[in-house]
Amino acid sequence: MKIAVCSDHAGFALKEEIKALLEKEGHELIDIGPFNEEPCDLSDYVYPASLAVAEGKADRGIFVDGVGYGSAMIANKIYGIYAAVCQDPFCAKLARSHSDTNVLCLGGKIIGSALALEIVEAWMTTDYLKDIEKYTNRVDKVKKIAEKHLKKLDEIQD
Ligand SMILES: O=P(O)(O)OC[C@H]1O[C@@H](O)[C@H](O)[C@@H]1O
Repeated sequence: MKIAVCSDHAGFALKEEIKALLEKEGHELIDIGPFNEEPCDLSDYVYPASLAVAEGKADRGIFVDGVGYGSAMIANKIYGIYAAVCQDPFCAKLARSHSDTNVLCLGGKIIGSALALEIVEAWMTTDYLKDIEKYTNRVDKVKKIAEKHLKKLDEIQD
């Protein structure tokens, strides 16, 4: 798969470890940055990384900040992005199988890298249960909210 990755300074070290895992597994990475641990603002990276996923340049995204919520908060403002913060592999599996998320957000300050890599593995290898109606109904309801409240990418001028 093509995976867009990004972080801020607080997630940089974990992003590098996740990149190594994904590359070893043969995934193609689009690293939006940053490329060092200088203090920075998360939105400068999560926004373009989210666009890469929303525009189909990447199949999915994995975004890392200090605790994860910051990335999810920004990413979920973009039409077509369904981002979840996961702190354990069980949550990561459900974020895929029940909710068809296309962005995984992690907190480099709150989980160790071994656990983070397990979470990434679980999220990357779990399929959406697209034949189970209760899940598709729930996901469709979320999509309807996005249709109503978020601007589609081709409606945005600037
Ligand atoms: O290092 P500073 O800038 O204080 O905090 C950065 C982190 O704190 C939280 O808001 C976010 O998780 C962000 O990554």
